[in-house]
Amino acid sequence: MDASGPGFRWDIPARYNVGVDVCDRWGAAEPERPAILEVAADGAVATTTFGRLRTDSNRLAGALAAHGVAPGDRVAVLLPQSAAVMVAHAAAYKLGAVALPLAGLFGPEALAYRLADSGARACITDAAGLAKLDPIRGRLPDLALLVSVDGAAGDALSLADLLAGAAPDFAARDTGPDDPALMIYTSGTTGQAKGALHGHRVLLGHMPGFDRMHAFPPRSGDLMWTPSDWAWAGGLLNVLMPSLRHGVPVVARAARFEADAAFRLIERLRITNAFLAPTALRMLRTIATPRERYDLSSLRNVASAGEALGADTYRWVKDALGLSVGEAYGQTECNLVLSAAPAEGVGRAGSAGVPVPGHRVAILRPDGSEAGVDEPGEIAVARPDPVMFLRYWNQPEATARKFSGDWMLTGDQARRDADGYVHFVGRDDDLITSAAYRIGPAEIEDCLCTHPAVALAAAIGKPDPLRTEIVKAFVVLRPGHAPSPELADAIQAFVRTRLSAHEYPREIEFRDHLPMTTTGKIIRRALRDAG
Ligand SMILES: CC(=O)SCCNC(=O)CCNC(=O)[C@H](O)C(C)(C)COP(=O)(O)OP(=O)(O)OC[C@H]1O[C@@H](n2cnc3c(N)ncnc32)[C@H](O)[C@@H]1OP(=O)(O)O
Repeated sequence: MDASGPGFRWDIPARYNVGVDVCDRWGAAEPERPAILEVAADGAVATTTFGRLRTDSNRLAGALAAHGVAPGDRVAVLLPQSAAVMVAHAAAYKLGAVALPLAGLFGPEALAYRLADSGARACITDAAGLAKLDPIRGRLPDLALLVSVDGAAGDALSLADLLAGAAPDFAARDTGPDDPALMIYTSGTTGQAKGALHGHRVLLGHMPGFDRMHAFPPRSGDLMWTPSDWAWAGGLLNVLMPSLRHGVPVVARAARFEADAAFRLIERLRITNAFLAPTALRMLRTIATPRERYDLSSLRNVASAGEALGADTYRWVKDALGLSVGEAYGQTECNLVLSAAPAEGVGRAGSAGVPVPGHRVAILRPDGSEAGVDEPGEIAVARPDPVMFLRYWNQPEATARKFSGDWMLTGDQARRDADGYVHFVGRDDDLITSAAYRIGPAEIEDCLCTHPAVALAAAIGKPDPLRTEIVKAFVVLRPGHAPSPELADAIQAFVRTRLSAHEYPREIEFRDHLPMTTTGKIIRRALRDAG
């Protein structure tokens, strides 16, 4: 499927800095233009303008440089949705450093692994982040600089003080489109999460898919929102940065997702465009006739990605909200390569869409040939592609395994119908998809096995009507420990607080032993089948 289409041509400049592109064009042309609308817990809204994003990111870039952060260094960003996230990212990009977004749901173990593996030199965070970093600092010898949005604490410097003491101008590094800019950790079927390293061009590679799924070009009064953490590719690259590049403001809200609050937010702020993962849309469905209860007339488009939406929810959005979902597909390594285009009437219930112009996507058989109509195969994307990652951080073999010739293999199984629409079939490996999060079982199993009562553990995805799958763990206890609901709760809490609130096993089954291969590997497939 070559969707480059007649007349499509990528326009990737020879020199390009994504931080300058996102903040400075509008920051110079229309400094008072609203960029980020931050909604506090009490509902108050604080607006950050493009002019402020531009000067604050300049100030922070200068301050980071003065504290020894150099081009190529990794700068972690551990913050809830807020203007500071974009300031931190843009500062890193302008400096020629690599921004490393970290999700707020991560516990100390997940953070320790990612910060150590990346050798992050600085972390911009808040008081909650500092509390998680405190017990793991000893394992992070490279982490020399902490900056907190909540003021100085311990050896962490105050972001406000740094900004106040730095110049509003900064000569951004003259980067090329392939120079590293951003690294997002993503889980695989084996081992720990891998850092997918992207060049500055990654944002330009997103633009065609973004425009299609959100029914852009923008209109006057557009306002964008997603509940997805901006630390994920979905929040950062499907929403935040492309919206700002278009000069469209984005709502920042850190509160937990809940249907009534979500509808009230749309009504109050007159949100026009939302990116809602399929699980979020299924949670909204708990309110059957929302247009009778809320004024949702501002909402002109809903986009969705990260897991299969399903025909039922697609139809519910059509009936209940009067909109066709702009469904899309991509991976952190190569995002937004398939999408629907609601504005053009391109979309089909239960399909992730068609290839986005500029990306060559195929459904491949195991022998590498292209599958026929309705024949399942693996989704693959041809390189070069501006949206494609550069490599996995420090993992040349894993990078090599991700490709077969010029095809980047996704591991996702799908079929293409006679009209070219791609329908997701699933995965044939152990990767878990839960609430649009891609979850590797190994990280969970490693964490489970550090619990004093656990001898052996296996994690699988169990089909779930709301979250696509939930994490289920099978646990063999050490001698002296007996299965009980209390122990199951304690083990769940252990993973939730240490590893991550989105990766903990929502179900635990105690077993006397687990199915193993002769070489001692757990056969997760057998556990999945037994479910
Ligand atoms: C290529 C791509 O990247 S595309 C898409 C990428 N993926 C995403 O963007 C992920 C999208 N998913 C989500 O944003 C969420 O899962 C939602 C909105 C669908 C549903 O949210 P929730 O059900 O509240 O929680 P979520 O699954 O994120 O988090 C797990 C736990 O963290 C906790 N939690 C979540 N948000 C918060 C918060 N803001 N504050 C405190 N705790 C929180 C919850 O307690 C939840 O645990 P529980 O259900 O046992 O109580």
